[in-house]
Parts: sequence; structure tokens; C-alpha cells
Amino acid sequence: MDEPTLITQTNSRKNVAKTILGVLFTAIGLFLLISFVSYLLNFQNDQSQLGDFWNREIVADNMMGKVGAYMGELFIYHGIGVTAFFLPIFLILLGLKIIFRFRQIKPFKLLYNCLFFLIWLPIALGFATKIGILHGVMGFEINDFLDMLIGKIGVGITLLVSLILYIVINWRITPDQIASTIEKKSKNLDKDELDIELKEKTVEPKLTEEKENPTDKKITENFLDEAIKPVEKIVLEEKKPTIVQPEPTPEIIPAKDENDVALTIEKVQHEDEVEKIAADLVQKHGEYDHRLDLPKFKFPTLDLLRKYETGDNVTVNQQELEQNKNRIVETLANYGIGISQIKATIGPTVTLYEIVPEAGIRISKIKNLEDDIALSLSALGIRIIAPIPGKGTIGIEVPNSNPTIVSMRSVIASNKFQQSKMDLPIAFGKTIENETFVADLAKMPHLLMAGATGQGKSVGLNAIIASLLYKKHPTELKFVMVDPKKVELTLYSKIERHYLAKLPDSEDAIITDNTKVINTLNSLCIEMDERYELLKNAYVRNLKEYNEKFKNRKLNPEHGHRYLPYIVLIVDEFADLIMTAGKEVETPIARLAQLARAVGIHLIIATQRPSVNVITGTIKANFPARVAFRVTSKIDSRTILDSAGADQLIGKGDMLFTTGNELVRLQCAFVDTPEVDDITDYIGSQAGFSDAFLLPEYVGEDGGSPLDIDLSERDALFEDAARVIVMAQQGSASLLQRKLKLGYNRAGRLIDQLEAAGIVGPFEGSKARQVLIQDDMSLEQLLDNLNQN
Ligand SMILES: Nc1ncnc2c1ncn2[C@@H]1O[C@H](COP(=O)(O)OP(=O)(O)OP(=O)(O)O)[C@@H](O)[C@H]1O
Repeated sequence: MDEPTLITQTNSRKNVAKTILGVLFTAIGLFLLISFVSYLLNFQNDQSQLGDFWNREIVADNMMGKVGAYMGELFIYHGIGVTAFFLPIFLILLGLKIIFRFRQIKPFKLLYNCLFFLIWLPIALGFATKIGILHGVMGFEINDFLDMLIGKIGVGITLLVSLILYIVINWRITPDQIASTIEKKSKNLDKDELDIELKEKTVEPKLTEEKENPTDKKITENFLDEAIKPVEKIVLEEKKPTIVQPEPTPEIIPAKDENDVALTIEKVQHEDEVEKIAADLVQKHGEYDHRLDLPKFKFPTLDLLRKYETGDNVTVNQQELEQNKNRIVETLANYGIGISQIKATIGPTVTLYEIVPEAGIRISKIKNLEDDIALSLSALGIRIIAPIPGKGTIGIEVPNSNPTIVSMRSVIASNKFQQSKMDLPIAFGKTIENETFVADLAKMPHLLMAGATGQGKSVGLNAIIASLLYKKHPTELKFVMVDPKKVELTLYSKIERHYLAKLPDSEDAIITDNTKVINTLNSLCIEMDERYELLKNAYVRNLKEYNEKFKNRKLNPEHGHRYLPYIVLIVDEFADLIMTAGKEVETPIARLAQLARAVGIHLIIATQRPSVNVITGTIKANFPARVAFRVTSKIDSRTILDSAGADQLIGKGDMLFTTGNELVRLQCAFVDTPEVDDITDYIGSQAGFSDAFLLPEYVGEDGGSPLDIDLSERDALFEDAARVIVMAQQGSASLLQRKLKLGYNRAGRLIDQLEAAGIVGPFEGSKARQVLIQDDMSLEQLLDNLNQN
């Protein structure tokens, strides 16, 4: 029982000592500050008085007496001139930090940042002026010495070059960035607005931290400390559109007498008011443009894609057509099926013969003869469509003996793709009518792909990714790539800082390790929940409406709102994953598939093995859109498509696509590895973000413990959060979100820190965490101890 008292006593002694030190520093700082100011006004008189320091008859004009005058003489005149003002400012800040424990004040960081100028400025002033108190003796002497060594012009050049080098090295300002600022200025970037935002940020610098990359954060911190606006930093700050939402003004009905209690009526802000403010802001600054985060980004050009010698003209010779027609007619006649009309449509890989049978012939009869017809046409890949939906005719698809490659270039260049207004357009390839086929991933909303090995799955995935890269800006789309095979998606690591998303602690953005996949999927679930919360708070139903509202400056970034990019999760070889991780993978995938569409998270899952233990009922039920390349059995075809057909494809990108209704046969666009290489090189060589898009942190059940959390790096709101939790005696992140108006991430982080500090207990599933501190007194004591350590 004695121990805590002992600790408290030692702590309180330490506290007293610290406070005394703080007061001393502040006092000395103030003394010097007043002395210096006064010295600047009176130094001419006082300089002559200083010789007789102890003579009472001689009085100094300095407000701090002879000591003040002496200090001014020592530091300013004999020292470094007006640059000496840094010393009292440093001491005052240090003192205030020690007394009040202000985390925002960072005197040593200031010292570090000003070190260069403490040396440079006196020399520069000595070079430019001959006023002693500006440069001090030191400034003068060094100048004189340098003058002797390299001459006046040499000193001037040295000063200028050292300043430029300092700016380039320390603030990383390059001519490129200067050019981009000028560009921005021409877009009427309002400087005043930025200043106002800056001030707001100084009060609550952590507000924008929620989704920032670590490097961005560092830059923002520098920005605040130095109070200087380097170009790159302006670009970053601009991310935050100004949205000034007036605080609702509470009305108070005062208490009538002592026993009565005053009633505060909080006025709910009128929606029209917000609309009006937003409209004014849009009129003044224009709509928020998310693309300005990477203003110079250039989309990949068409010439990165290959042209094929055959061109895109389908070639089937007359003779082949004639032969096939005759065979079809003969074969059907052998089975007693007469034909009244036959028409051929030539596609890139197959030709469709559309047959109108004679009256009275049952369609099922033709369907049953499928294998026989295929045999007599002796071709692989005959597919019979009986009847062709909506037409009443029967289709027989026969592979061409010389299939044409559908180049990625041709589908990307097509009008259909170029002019598409879809949210996530994918140019899959060409239909049998030789038309470019474009589908919207956002509508699918998730895609399941299957196909035996070597039938074109990887090419298909590349075609999907390439389509999106040609249409979506890096600020609008992020990929989460899972590649257990470790080879297929590696090329995309080059565009990590543009298009990829990853977990905060992972090095590679492309995930090849199965345990990391589980964490990433769960992290995506957190991102999804967080986005739902944002949507709810914005009173919108989906990502598109949300971003629209954000662009119109109707959502306040101070409340965690931000422009939300689409996230596309790509899993190449799902079988591997589900075999090793089973339910752990299936559950988050199913959850995402069920819920994520509205918040712009879409899944593309590919597998070589479309067996029922890989594509389970739960997965299938949530993936209405499917792509099947050639598979080896009818059973596999049924598993992926719910019907036969994929077993009769001819491979090499021949595929069937469905969104739940009819099947469409397509020839997948061909994009070769060197083309992907060129595209990723083109994008990767451009300026990108400082890091990949960071997904929310997820700590698995066995990964990480509260001990991993460094309590010296506590959140600025740590103490407020602790008080909220202890007062409500309820350890939940959502309580913090509500009370402190925080985003999910930050509230989650706070709860983890509170756990590490022993204020709340461990995670207990759906229940709120236990609160381990019962009253305010114990909490304050604990916080005090934490602050002293
Ligand atoms: N759309 C296409 N057009 C023309 N040829 C294609 C097409 N798709 C695939 N091919 C040919 O088939 C080969 C194998 O394709 P791909 O690598 O995509 O197979 P896969 O199904 O991913 O195989 P695995 O599962 O073993 O990785 C390619 O190298 C190419 O020659």
C-alpha cells in the first residue's frame, strides 16, 4: 500500500522542480527580450555608461538597467546583431513548454530549423549593411575575413548559393514545384483562404491526420513550425477545400431564481444555410478539384500499346465459310432437321451461324445433338445457343481456323470506351459481332474469374487493370493487389505511389503472403465501415453522391470528410488463399461483397480451380458477374457460370461473360507483358504521392499487443478521450467518434492507446471494452504519471 504514495511523492517533487525550471527560463527569456528591445532604442547612450558598471551615479537608459544594457551589448553589439533575438524567444518557448506541457511548442525543433540562419543572417546583414547593431561584431568580423579571402563579390555569391542550397535541401523546393505553383496561381488559388486554414490548423494540427501519408504529415508539421509556405506544401494544403460551417448559436433561457436551472437551446443549423454557404464557396473558388493533388499527371498514351500486323480486320475466307455452312446443313439433315435460313456473323475467333429451322422442329432436339454436330464439324469449341435470346433462332458458334488477335489498343481506342460515361469502364474485348464490349465494374459490382491454366486469365486481369489505368486518375482509383503466385502482378509495383493501396506497416504494396491478405481484407472491412459512417453523416447513399457533395464544398473536411477514391481489390489465384486460410478469408470477402458496392469498393477474384470448395456458395451468391475462360470440365463450367459452355471455349482469351442473365461470348483483348511494362513505366516515372494509399490499420487477434504502442507518442486528444470514457464508463470507439467528432481510424487508435495505458480493457468482440478506471481522481493521477514519464 505504501508504494503508490511513494511514487506520487517523488512525482510531485519532480513536478515542482520542472515548474521552477520553466519559470526561470521564461523569466530570463522575458528579461533578455525587454533588454534587447530597449537596447536597440538606447544603445548610443548606454554604451558609454557601461565602463562604470558599479557607479551608482551613472544610470543606464535601458529598461532593464545596466544589466539589460550589458546583455544587449554582449549579445547584439559584440555578438550576432539582431539575430540575437532568437535567444529570448527560444528561452520563453522552452519555459512555457516545461510549465504548461504544451506539445505543440517545439523549441528544439525551432532551434534545429533556425541553426542555419543564426550563422547566415549576421554575415548577410554584415555584407548588406554597415549598421553595427544589425550584424554585430561577429557578422562584421566574419565578413571582413571572407572579404579578404574571396573578395566582396565572392562573399555575395557564397551567401546567395548557400541560401539556395539550404532551401533546396531543407524544403525540397525545385524549379518544377515553382512552375506548378505558378500554374496553380493562374487557377485562382486564393491565398487568403490558405492563410485562414493555416491558422485553423495551428489550433488543431491533428485534424487532417486521419488519412494522410506519413510523409505528408511530416511536411505539414514543418509547415506549421516554420510558418513558411514552400510550394509543395501549398499543394498539399489545397487538398482541404474551405468549408466554413457556422456553429449553431445556442439560445439560453436564464434561471428565474436560485432553485431554477438555466436552459440552453441548441439551434439546429438550417440545411438551406449550409447550401448557401457551399454555393458561395463554389462561386468564389470553383468546385473542389481532387485531380489537383497530382496536377501534372498524364494518362498513358495509346502508342504504349502494340499494333498487330493483321490489323483489327477479321479475316475468314469465303471457302471456310462455305464449307462450314454445308457441313452444318448436312449434319442437321442427317438428323432430320431442315433449315429454312442460315446467316453467318464473323467474329475475331468464332463465327456465329444463325439458323432458322423449318417449322415444327423442336429446339431441344437441336440442343441435344450438340456433340454430334461438333463431331461432324470436327472442330473444338462448337457452342450451340438454342434459342438465341430474344431472336427465336438457333446459334452455332464455330471457331475460325485463323483467329484474329483483338489488340488492347483497338478496344482502348474505340469510341465506345473513349466516350464511356461509366464509373469504372472495362474494355473486355470484342463480341462475336466484332463490337467492342465495355462493362462497368461499378455496376457488376464484383467479378469472379475462372479458367484453366494457360487459357487467358492473367491476360484478362491485365486488360481489366489497363482499361482502368487509361480512364481513372490516381486520385480516383486505388488497387489492392493480392498475388500468391508472386509473379503475375509484380509489374504493378512500379505504380505503387500512384495507384496502389497497402497496409500502413507493410513494405510491398503487392501482397504475396497469405497471412497479410487476411489483415488486408479486414482492413478493407474497416475502410468500408468508415466510409459508411462518412456517407451516413453526409446524408447520401453512395460514393458517387458523396464525392459530388464533397466537390460542391458541402462537406466539411474538419469533420473527417475527404474525397474518396474507388478501391478495386484484385486477387489472382483465390484457390490458394481459400485452401490455406479458409473461413478467415471467406468471411471478410463475403462481407465486402455484400456491402462494399455503395462505398466504392469492388472485388475481382480469379482462380484456376473453379471447384465448389473454392467458389463456395457464399462467394457465388455475392458475385453475380462472372467471367469464364476455357475450363476442363462441364462441372467446372457449371460451378463458375451455373451452366455448361466454358468447357467448349477454345482458349487463348475466348471467354464467356455474364452478369446474372444471359451469357456473352467475347474474345478478350490481348495485352502482352511488355505493354504492361511500358504502361507502368510511363505512369511510374511521373511524380506520384509520397507513399501508397494507406488503408486503416488492422491488428489481428495474434498480431500485436497493447505493449506495441508507444505511449510517449500519445494522440493530442488522449486525455480528453480518457475523460470521456471514464465519465461514461463505457469503452467504445464509437462513443469517442460521437463525443470528440473523430473519424473511425483516430478513435480506434485512441482506444488502443487507452488500452496500453490501462484505462480500458482488451477487445471483447461486439461488447464495449471494460473501463478499468472508476473515477476522475484516479484518472487524473494516472494522467499525471503518464505526463511525467
Ligand atoms: N486475349 C488473348 N488473345 C490472344 N492470345 C491470348 C489471349 N489471352 C491469352 N492468350 C495466349 O495464352 C497464353 C496464356 O495466357 P495467360 O497467361 O493469360 O493464361 P492464364 O490463364 O493466366 O494461365 P495461368 O493460370 O497458368 O497463369 C498467353 O501467353 C497468350 O499467348
